[in-house]
This record gives sequence, structure tokens and C-alpha cells, in this order.
Amino acid sequence: MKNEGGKENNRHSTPGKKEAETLIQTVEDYRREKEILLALSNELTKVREKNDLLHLFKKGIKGLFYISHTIITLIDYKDETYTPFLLDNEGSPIRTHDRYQEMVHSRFSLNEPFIQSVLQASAPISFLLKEVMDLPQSPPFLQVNYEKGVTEILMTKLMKEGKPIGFLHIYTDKPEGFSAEFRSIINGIVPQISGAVSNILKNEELLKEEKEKSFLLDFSSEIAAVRTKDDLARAVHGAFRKLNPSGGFVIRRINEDKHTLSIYVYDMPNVKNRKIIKELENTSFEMNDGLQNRILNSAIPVLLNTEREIRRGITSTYLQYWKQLGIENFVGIRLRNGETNLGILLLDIDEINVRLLKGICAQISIAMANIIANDQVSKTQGEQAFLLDFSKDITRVRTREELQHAIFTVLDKTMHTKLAMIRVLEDDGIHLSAFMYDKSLFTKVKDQFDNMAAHRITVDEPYTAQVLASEEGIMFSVEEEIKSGNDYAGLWRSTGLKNMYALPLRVGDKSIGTIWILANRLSPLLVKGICAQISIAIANIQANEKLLTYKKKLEIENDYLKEQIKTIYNFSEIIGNGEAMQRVYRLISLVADSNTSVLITGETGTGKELVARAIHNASGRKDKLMVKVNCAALPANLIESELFGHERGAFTGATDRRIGKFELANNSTLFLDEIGELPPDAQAKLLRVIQERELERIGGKQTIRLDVRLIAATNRNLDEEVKAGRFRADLYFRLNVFPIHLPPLRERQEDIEPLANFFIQKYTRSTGRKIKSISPKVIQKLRSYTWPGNVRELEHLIERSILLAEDGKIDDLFIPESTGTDKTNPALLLNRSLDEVERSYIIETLKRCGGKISGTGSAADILKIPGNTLHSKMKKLGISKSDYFS
Ligand SMILES: Nc1ncnc2c1ncn2[C@@H]1O[C@H](COP(=O)(O)OP(=O)(O)OP(=O)(O)O)[C@@H](O)[C@H]1O
Repeated sequence: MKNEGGKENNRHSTPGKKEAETLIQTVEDYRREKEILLALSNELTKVREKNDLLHLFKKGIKGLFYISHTIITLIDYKDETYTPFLLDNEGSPIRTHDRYQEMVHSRFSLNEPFIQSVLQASAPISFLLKEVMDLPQSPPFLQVNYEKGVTEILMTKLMKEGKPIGFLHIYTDKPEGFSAEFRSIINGIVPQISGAVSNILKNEELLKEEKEKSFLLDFSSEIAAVRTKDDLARAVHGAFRKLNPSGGFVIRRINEDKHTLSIYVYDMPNVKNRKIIKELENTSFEMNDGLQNRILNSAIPVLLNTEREIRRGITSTYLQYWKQLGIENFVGIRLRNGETNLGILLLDIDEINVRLLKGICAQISIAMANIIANDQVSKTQGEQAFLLDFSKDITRVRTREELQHAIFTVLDKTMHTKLAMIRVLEDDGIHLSAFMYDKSLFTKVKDQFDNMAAHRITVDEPYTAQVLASEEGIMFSVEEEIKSGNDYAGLWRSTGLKNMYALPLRVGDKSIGTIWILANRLSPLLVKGICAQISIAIANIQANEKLLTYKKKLEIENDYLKEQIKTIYNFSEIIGNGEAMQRVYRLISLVADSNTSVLITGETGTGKELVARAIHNASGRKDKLMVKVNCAALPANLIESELFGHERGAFTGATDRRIGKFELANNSTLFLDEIGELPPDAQAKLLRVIQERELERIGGKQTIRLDVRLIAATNRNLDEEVKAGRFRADLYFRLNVFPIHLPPLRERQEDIEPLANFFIQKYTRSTGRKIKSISPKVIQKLRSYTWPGNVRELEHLIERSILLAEDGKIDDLFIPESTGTDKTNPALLLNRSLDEVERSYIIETLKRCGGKISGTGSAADILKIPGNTLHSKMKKLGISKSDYFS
């Protein structure tokens, strides 16, 4: 240190004349000094512009004092540094120094001895560079100046309101250094320089404020024109480009769930990786991630450092991406409308201008709130208009197909998703079965989905129970359900959609089912509206389907009723009192009242159906119709559907649901006529139904429990059918619990006359003819006939005879020509074996040829076989002469 403003030392140095001269000189100096000071201070008070200050200062002392260059530095108390503020761009020799730029942008510590001594000095203080530059912690600019030939520095602090605000640095490269006069002038001028610096600072601040104001004004007029999200993005982009041409911004909006934030608008000019952008665009970030919530809770912008936040344990993926993208620092500011947080603005900048940012964010917030409100209004209007259309569509829906079309269309067109499942409650109020779904949603997990859909669930199934108990439905996050072990969530995840929206379907207070829709996001208003409409449509369709089923059932019952009326007189009486029929009556009364299955056997026309009806009419089920199925009368491919019913679409041609005869005979009797003709598949299914007492319609999932009494009849010998493998033994045993055999008419001749009389009465009544009796001759004829068609044949014969009778008397019957034991009558071919028929035919031919076996006009000739063959056949069939010569 040389000295502190030691002006007095130069004055009063020599006595006498010299003293007088010196005094004059001193006065002169003083005057000059005053002049300089006055001139300088006059100039300096005018200074407003940064560049003017040093220029005027230098100009003021030019020619009077020599200096090499000056600098003004400003103190920053926040980080306890001082930094260059005004530089001498023309005179400074260090401008060519390598470290010049570094010096210009450095912040030098206030806490070191060199600058502390300046701060403590009450007047300008000078230093020889070589003495101070190597002292510990000395600022590097001393060294840099020294290296450029500067020898000495004069420093003084600049004050404002009693507090140092910066320093004036004056450098010289001359050995004589700074004169006392110079020091004195500097000391005198410091207040003016301080004032000028303050003025410059104030002016700069004012200019900055002006600039900000005009910036905000521009921005606000741009924002005022913003109507859409895109407009907002453009306006914000333009504004930030002006402030920081290379930086980007992101505005995140708080989602409707109030727990997450997603990108609203953004501009990331430095991010070239589309994948990262897509990822950032499509992700909802947890609000309470330790960072977003901090920004939302802070009234002022928050300056953040990516690395530091990661170290603090913030795990949100966007930080990792930012790190990857090299974003070191960023600023987060909340966007808020009144007391409501709307979202956050994130800016890729290092410095914060709090006032400006707050101004910008206030404008963005207003625009954003307006856009959101506008969007909400037009969304609500759109949704309402849409719901109106949907409700119009749905009122026209009558069938399940039409409903499916309406639902699939609405989900596809407006929600861009598909129906996962509608389950409806069954009549028992406990089970829910699949009603409608879109398989194409689950193509990746087809089998698993089919299994799930085929599976009936109950109202107690936990997820269904939750949904049914909820007012507005439940949104399941697929990922969270996966984590919590929800078995269905795997299926959900296969669709790539993020949420499962499950809602109860209700009509009034009554739950009718559940609807499950997978989507990334859905409007709650829309879903609720749609579900209400769907609920009503389903209820209508169900009622419609029920009505159709009842109608069908009634129609079928009606058919049976008609049939029953037609035959009512038939089963009111069974004619025949012979021993064989007495036995049958006993059996009927024994079995009628039980639920035992009965198998009635006997040749065709022996009255098997009559007996079946008699059993039914004598049973507790008589108030309901006995249902009859003729197993021989139906094509094999329809028999199962006739017996067990089918659901619509169960097979080609099944255009409607059909109630099977089994279901129709519930609580009554099912008469299976000609059971021996039942195809094997149907036998197997029949057996299952008899065993389990329940069935499922073909193509149906619902199990129907049944209480049906079975009576089967056949004219076949089922024992033999079983042996030949044509009839299932297990089914035979099930049916043959109580066998009743009806003997052929030829074996109960005693019944022929009463039967004949019964039929005469019956047909005289219906034809109006008056036949009183049958002659004994005719009765005799009837008895001697073999009646291959049994009672039915007798009935038909009498009917025909009555039509042909004259004089109220049946004198003759139109029995086929060869009666009695003649078995060549084609009618008699029935119920006979091939050997028997062959034997009768050979005997008949031999008779016609007078017993001639071979040769011209012989039996072999007529039969067109060699004589030898006929011989051996006769031998095999046991034909002897007595057979054809009697
Ligand atoms: N004992 C009887 N008394 C009065 N009518 C009878 C008697 N037996 C049979 N019939 C009449 O004969 C006709 C044939 O009887 P039914 O249809 O019951 O015979 P079925 O053995 O079932 O014949 P199929 O094996 O050909 O079906 C019917 O009109 C029936 O009313």
C-alpha cells in the first residue's frame, strides 16, 4: 500500500520565497483541482447511459493526469462477490490477454484481504501490483494486469446511502504512479461517480421494467387472441423464443383424476428423439412425485437442477429423460386461476426473472383456464348432442343384434374403444352370464377370454360385487390391478388400454347387470349417459325375449291342446276285457301314480299311445298336457333340437330360440313314441338328461332343471336292438323300469267284437249313418283274420265298411281277399322275417304250379332261379309236399 489520499504532504513543503511560490502553486493547484472537480461533477451528474460514465471520466482528466485504464465493479451481496460492470473498452491493455473474457465474466470474492482493505479504507487507496498480486486469495485480475505492463492500481469504494455498492479501479503503467492531486480529485469525485453508477443502475432497472412491461403487453395482446390449445402453444412459443431463443418449455395440466399431470402444450426444440417425446406426451405423471407438488405449492418460480432432484430420490421418469437430454437446470412455475391450480410450466433456463415469469404465467393461466372451460362447454354440448342421437338410435332397438350394432358403433366412433363385456343378471338374481362383448378386443388371448366369457359368475364375485354396490361405477387401473393380483387384469392388459371402466346397469333401483369398457380415458358424463340408455334397452330386449318365449310356449301348448281335443275320446276308454287287457289295466293302475318311467311295447296299432295317455291321465300330472314326440317322424338332424331345444344361432337355420319338448313337458309327462328309432347321438343325450334331470339347450349355457315323467313306446324288440348294438343298453335299462306289453289283436280274439262295436258307434256318430249291428257271419270273418295292423287296422276297416254299408247293416267287410291263415297278403309281410316271407312265397308259387319244382312252367321257372337252388332253399326252409299239396 502506498498511501491514502496524502495531498497535504505535497503542500507546505518549502519555507520563504519558495514557500510563497509553493503556496501560489498550491492555490493554483487547488483552483485547478476545483475546476476539474466542478467540470467532472457537472458532467457526471448528466450520466444516464452506462457507456458514458467512463468515457466522460477519462475525457475529464485527459491531459491533466495520466492513467492507463479504469473499471467499475459492482458488489453482489447475495453471493458476496463483485463483478465487472463498466469496462474501458478503448484503453485497457489487458483486452489482448488470454484471460480477458474470464476476467470480464468472473465474480471475485469480497472475503479476501486485498478487497477488504479497500472496503475498510476511508479514501482511495493504491497498490503496487507486484506487491499484492501474489498475496493469498488476491483476485486474479491483478496478475493479469501486471502481465500486461500495469504497475499500480488505485481503488476506491463507491457508496450509496452509506453502503458500498462497488469499486472504481484505476490502473497505471507509469512508474511515478498516482499523484496526490489525482488522489485528491478522485476522492472528491467518488460521490459523483457513485451517484452516476446508481443512476445508471436505476436507469437500467427502469429500462428493464419498461422492456418487461412492453413484452408483457405484447404477450397479453397475443394471449387475448388465443382460443384454442394450438393458439396458446403458438403464443407461448413466440414469447419464450424472445426471452431464450434456444430453450424449450412444457406446460403440464392437472388431469381430471386430480392426481396426475399430463403434457398440455410444449415446445422442445432441442429434443430430436421422437420416442422420448411420444413417451412424455403419453404419460400421466403422479402429482405428488416430490417435484410437481413442490412447484404447485410454491408461490414463486422454483429453480431446479435435474441431477440434484434425481439425487433427492425423485423417481418420475421425466427427470431421467431430461438428464438424458442434457437439461441441467430448469424452472418450474405453477399455473393457477384464482385459488385453483391448473398445472405447471417448466422452462429450460438457468436464471429466473421472477417478476417477468409471474407476469407470463398469470397470462398463460388465464388463457388456459378459458380454453379448458371452453373445451369443457363444447365437450359437454357435444356429449349431450351425442347422447341425444344415441338415445334416438337406441329407442329403435328391438333385438340383441340391433343393440349390439348400436353399442359397438357408439363405442367405436366416439370413445375409440370396444365393448369388453356386458353381463346380465339371470332370473335367479344370483348368476350373471355374458350378454354381449366384442371378441376382437381380445384376439391375443382368445382362449382365455372365451373361457372367462363362458363362465357364469355370481353377484358375490368380488369385482362384480364392488361394481354393483357402486353408484357411479369404478375405474380400475390395469397396471394397479395387475400388481394387486386381479386375475382378469392379464386379459385387460393384452388390449394395451390403460383403464377398465366398470359400471352397474340399472333400471330404476333394480340392477340388471354390469358393463365393462376398456379405454385409456373416458368422459364420466358420457359413459354414465350411455349406460343408462343401454340398461333400458337391455331390459326391453329381455322383456321382449321373455314375451316371445312365452308366446312360443303358448303356441306349442295350443297345438297340443288341439291334438288332445282331437283324440280326447280316444283315451277316455280302452276297449277290451279279455285276460290280456285285464293284465294291462292292472299294470296301468299300479304304475300311474308314481313317477316311474314306463316302456310300452307291442306291435303297431295295438294301442300303445292310448295306454300312455291312460297312465298320464291317471297320474298326478294329469292337469298338464302330456307331450308326445314321435322319434321316427323326425329327421335325425332335428331330433335333438326337437327334444332339447336350441338357442338362436346355435346352428345354421336356428334363427330363433326354440323350447324343446322336454322343457315343455316340465311337471308333466313326455311320451317318446317309436323310441327304437332314436339315433345314437340323441340316445346319449337323452340318457344324460334322464340321469341328471337337467338339460342345456343346444348352443345354450344355461342349465335348466326338469321334472318330467317319461313314457316310451316301441314296436321293436329292444332286447334285440341292444344286442345288435343299435340301442344303448344303459338307456334301455333306464326306460325299461316298468314294462307293459300290449299283445297283438290276433292273440286276444275276445276283444274283437267289443272293439268292432265300439268303432261302429264312433263312426256312425261322426258320419251320421245308422248302422245297428254286424252280422254273426262278419264277426266270424273278423275273428279269423290275423290283423297285422291290429286295432288300428280294425278301426280303419270298420270306418270304410260303414261308408260302404247299406240298409243300416254291415253284411260284409272289405277285408283283403286272402284272409284267415293266408299269409301272402302283403299286409302280412309286416312283422315277419325274411325266411318266413320267402317260405310263404315259395309255397304259394309251388301251389300255383301244381307242385312242379323245375322245368318249363315250374316254380323255379317263375321264380327265375335254377331248379337246384330252389331245392336247396326248400330244404333249408323246411318246405315239404304237405305244405303245397294241402
Ligand atoms: N283297446 C283299444 N280300445 C279302443 N281303441 C283302441 C284300442 N287300442 C287301439 N285303439 C285305437 O287304435 C288306434 C291305434 O292305437 P295307438 O296309436 O295307440 O297304437 P300304437 O300301438 O301306439 O301304434 P303305433 O305303434 O303304430 O304308434 C288308435 O286310434 C286307438 O284309439
